[in-house]
Amino acid sequence: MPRVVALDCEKKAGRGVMEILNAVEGCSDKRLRTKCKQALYVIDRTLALYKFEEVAFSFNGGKDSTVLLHLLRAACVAGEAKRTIHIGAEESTCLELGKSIRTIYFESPSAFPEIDSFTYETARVYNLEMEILRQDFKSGLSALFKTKPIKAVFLGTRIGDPNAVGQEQFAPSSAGWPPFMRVNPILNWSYRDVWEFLLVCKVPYCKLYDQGYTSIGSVHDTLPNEALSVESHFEQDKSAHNDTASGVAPLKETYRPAYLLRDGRLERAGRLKREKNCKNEVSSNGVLDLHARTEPLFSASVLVVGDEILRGEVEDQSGVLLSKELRAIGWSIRHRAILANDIDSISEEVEQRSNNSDIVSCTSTTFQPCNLY
Ligand SMILES: Cc1cc2nc3c(=O)[nH]c(=O)nc-3n(C[C@H](O)[C@H](O)[C@H](O)COP(=O)(O)O)c2cc1C
Ligand SMILES: Nc1ncnc2c1ncn2[C@@H]1O[C@H](COP(=O)(O)OP(=O)(O)OP(=O)(O)O)[C@@H](O)[C@H]1O
Repeated sequence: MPRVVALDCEKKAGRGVMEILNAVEGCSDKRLRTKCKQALYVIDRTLALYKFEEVAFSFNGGKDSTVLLHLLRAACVAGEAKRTIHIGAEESTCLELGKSIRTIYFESPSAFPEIDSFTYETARVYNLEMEILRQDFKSGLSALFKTKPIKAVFLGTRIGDPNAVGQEQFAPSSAGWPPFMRVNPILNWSYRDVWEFLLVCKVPYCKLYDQGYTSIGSVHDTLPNEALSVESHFEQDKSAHNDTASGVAPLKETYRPAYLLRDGRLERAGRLKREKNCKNEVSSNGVLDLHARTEPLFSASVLVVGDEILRGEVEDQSGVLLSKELRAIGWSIRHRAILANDIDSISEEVEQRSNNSDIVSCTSTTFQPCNLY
């Protein structure tokens, strides 16, 4: 007879899974309901494809991985992904993922203390079995896979993330990385979907998001998002400051919460370009990657619009020339492409490339001059 594993700590502090499922089911946003359903389906498929001990969840306390944590919990309890595991000689039905799923956290000295404490507190509340890794991602995973039978890792990657380019919901790890399946259940979620979920479900999230941070990297490359800035005046102490007595109060910059960001395309506006601000050999979790190589300081994407180039009637000379010139002054060329003269696909390409390039150059055989983004 299966035994249900219940979580005392959830009753004490965390948001119950059924409450979350009911909140989503009862919300008026059909789009959110659909997104949740699709994500739960991906989780369900994964848990059907892999043994329970072969999956892991990469959790870093960020908003995307917080969404994923609750979806993973919900997937199990909803009964769509019930797995049988063995506890001693007894067979139990794992109704609470947090009880047994292996959770990976890459701890880093350059993480925000608020992120670090939120991650640990969440692990405590939901009873996550958390593996703490203190190396860069690649080395940490290689070491972990030597001792644990992990074959698939759930990530909170979304389509707007620079590292999501080319990924599907199931994406084998990149060449040069240890072999495993990256599973991205919320790949097609927008910034708005993420906040809708967190607010509708009333689940706790890291407090930095209430201070204007919209995407959180390390302390070295992340600032509050200027799009959420509100200038407010300091309380004046007229006796102490002569200039404030003249009526000019110093300005203090404060920020509205992340969920008020209207344009999701600005999500990463507070993330400074890593190449400019940090040494290249430091990976994004702030830990030294001994195998990293030095890269150019700036990067460009070179796009050329021209139906006649696509048809093979003329050659792309301007794109080739610009790439050569940029490389001559030490820039790297991230991407070069010839595009059809169609406004929607051009804007989509420019938006996508601007996520991971310092400039996107878009020239055309029919319009001048060169536009930089
Ligand atoms: C569990 C895990 C697996 C990853 N696998 C890959 C990979 O296969 N290929 C890759 O280029 N980067 C991989 N990364 C790195 C991520 O793509 C990305 O650089 C990282 O999540 C930081 O994202 P951020 O710049 O948005 O903070 C992985 C990261 C983690 C935590
Ligand atoms: N230090 C880390 N430890 C474990 N997993 C990580 C770490 N950094 C990134 N990840 C994984 O990569 C995913 C994508 O990271 P990303 O920074 O884009 O999202 P997030 O941290 O959840 O939210 P935000 O964009 O607001 O920072 C995370 O959701 C998580 O699954």
